[in-house]
Amino acid sequence: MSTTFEQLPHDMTQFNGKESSDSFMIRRQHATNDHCTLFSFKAIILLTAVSLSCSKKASSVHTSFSTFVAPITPRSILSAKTLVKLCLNNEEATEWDDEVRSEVAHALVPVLFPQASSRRHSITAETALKKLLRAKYQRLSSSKGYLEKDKIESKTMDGSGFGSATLLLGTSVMRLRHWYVVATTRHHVSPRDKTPPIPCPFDASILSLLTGGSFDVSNVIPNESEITCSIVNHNNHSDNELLSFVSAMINEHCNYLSMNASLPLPLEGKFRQNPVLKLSLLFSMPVFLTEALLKRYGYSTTKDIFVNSNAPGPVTIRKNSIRFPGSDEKLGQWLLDEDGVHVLPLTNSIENLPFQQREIQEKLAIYASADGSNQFVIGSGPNMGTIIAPRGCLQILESDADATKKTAKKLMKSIWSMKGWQLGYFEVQDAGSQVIVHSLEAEPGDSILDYCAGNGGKTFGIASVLMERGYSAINDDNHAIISEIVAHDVADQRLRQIKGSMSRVGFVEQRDQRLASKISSFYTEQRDHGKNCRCNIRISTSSELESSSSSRKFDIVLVDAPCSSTGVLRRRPSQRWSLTEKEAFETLPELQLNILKEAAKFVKSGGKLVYSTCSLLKQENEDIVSAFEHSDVFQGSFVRWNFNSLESTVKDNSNTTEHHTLTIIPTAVNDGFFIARFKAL
Ligand SMILES: C[S@@+](CC[C@H](N)C(=O)[O-])C[C@H]1O[C@@H](n2cnc3c(N)ncnc32)[C@H](O)[C@@H]1O
Repeated sequence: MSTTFEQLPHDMTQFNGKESSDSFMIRRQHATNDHCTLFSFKAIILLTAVSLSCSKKASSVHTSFSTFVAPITPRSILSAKTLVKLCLNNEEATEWDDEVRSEVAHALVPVLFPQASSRRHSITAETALKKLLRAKYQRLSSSKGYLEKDKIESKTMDGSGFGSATLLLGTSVMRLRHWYVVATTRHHVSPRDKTPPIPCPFDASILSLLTGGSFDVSNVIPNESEITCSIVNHNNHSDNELLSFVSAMINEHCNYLSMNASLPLPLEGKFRQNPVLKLSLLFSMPVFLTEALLKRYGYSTTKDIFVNSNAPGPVTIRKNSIRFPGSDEKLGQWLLDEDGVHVLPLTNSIENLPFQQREIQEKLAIYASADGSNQFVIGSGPNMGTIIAPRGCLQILESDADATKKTAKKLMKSIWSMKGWQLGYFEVQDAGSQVIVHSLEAEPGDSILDYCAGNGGKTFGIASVLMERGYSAINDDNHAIISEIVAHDVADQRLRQIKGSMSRVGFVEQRDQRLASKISSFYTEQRDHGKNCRCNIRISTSSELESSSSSRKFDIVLVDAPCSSTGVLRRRPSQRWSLTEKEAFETLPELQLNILKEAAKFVKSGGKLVYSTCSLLKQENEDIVSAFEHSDVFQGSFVRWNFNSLESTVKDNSNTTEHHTLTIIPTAVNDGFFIARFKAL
């Protein structure tokens, strides 16, 4: 008997339930695969036991279970709470009531460390777990680092960040896969058992520990230096130590899953034939998401997307020409000299393309800026691609064989402590996000509304492009070029963040009595020989923008809409499980269409409107574009604005039909995004 597709819940929150089977008679009749060990057997006992003990229905078996469990002190219960909090996804751990936590503690000690039962009170759950892990993963746990929560994007540059990113990816991401291992293993263990698989109440980190023995990871143990792990907001050394081990283990799983996507699971028959289930289980993705992406991209590209979504992403930076007017190469040299960090301009190659079509190079098109000088996207089809080399885009090398000891030491530092960042020479920004900035094709002197400015990632990118090109655009008839950007967002907190970055990025506050007191206005300028190139940024709340809407129109409006983040899942590990079907297919699309229609009224005649997301879902991308194009706002007022396509590599012209939308697929070098462009009549 095995788990069927129908038994796999669409709503993955069910996996956190506390259901259980009626029996916990476990006999290991035959192994699920050659890699099963005693460790996994213990894990299964524990999981079953805890599932049972967490269930109200479990009272009948609880007596026999209790005989197996050593009494524990309040101190160890408390410790177990800490353990659970640390090891489990926070949201879930907080939902657990005390009873469940103490059951976990009860279960952990004797099952994982049976000798403890003869030395009552002498060992806590943490100690048991630590000892177990130490024995198994000692080699991997030697170094540690620290990570601030929510900064995965920027932290993956260094050893600690890489390990931590993987830890977070692992803990949040692999839930479905681990559940499946446990469930199917249990079924193979007890084939005559008629009960459904046990939805396991543990999060992946515990499951990783517990199912570790199910995998043969001996060939995929990463370098010790990559396993430097850290704990978020936790100063207790021993807890850090514990999570180092957890991280090491999860790291193995992640590397294994992302780099070596073969199937060590007992996927048979129905499973193997069902692509939705197969990809969902293999890559631990919600079923509704897998279904939607398969429909849009097909099997091969969806699989590539998932491989990249499960591995830590690269650390990409954007040169800030306001603070660093030199070339990309000069910035690279400066960062090497001053920060000891190797960066290289981003260059992607056809070999890296995540498409089935990668073999058929003649079908590739290159999308570029109007003058062809800045080539940024290479596509396998008319409107789908990945990034090649936008100007100003550099990537920090993760491992550098030539690094001196000094460099290696500096690499362990946080990106925020780099001199280059503190001086505002660069910003951390994914290549795809940079392409969105370039796709506006902003000209010095333009007025631009960044309607969903967030914390200013694109606002500052636009300013950098305008200032880089502005000074050289000044001619004899024109001694001053002034560009203006209005950064708007509904979230005041985000706007405050933009304000906080202004000075580092190179802007000074403008004190102008004529401006309303609440409006924050900043400027940067370059003056030379009577010429003046200037860029103003005004920060505007909704009410301020609304009050000027009748008179104020812009050359360009960017709508970088709130979305499901399905193109950047590796940067937000918990996103795949917190995103609901309703949100992805109803709530967000409705919001996105409303925002786009609302923002469109700020485009001046002849101006441009660009819609972008970091989603890969058709419902948030092409469907929004289509709904917008059928709306009254579009009809008679806007037309599509196609991307410029260079045809240098294209032999089959039929495939390069110009398009006004572009989907950027996540790869090893960039995240996933969508862009649509319109022009006002
Ligand atoms: C994808 S984020 C923007 C990221 C930002 N452009 C950047 O590059 O860093 C989407 C933003 O839209 C904002 N938002 C949500 N609803 C909005 C609305 N109705 N109008 C304007 N902004 C909105 C959110 O507060 C959020 O900051």
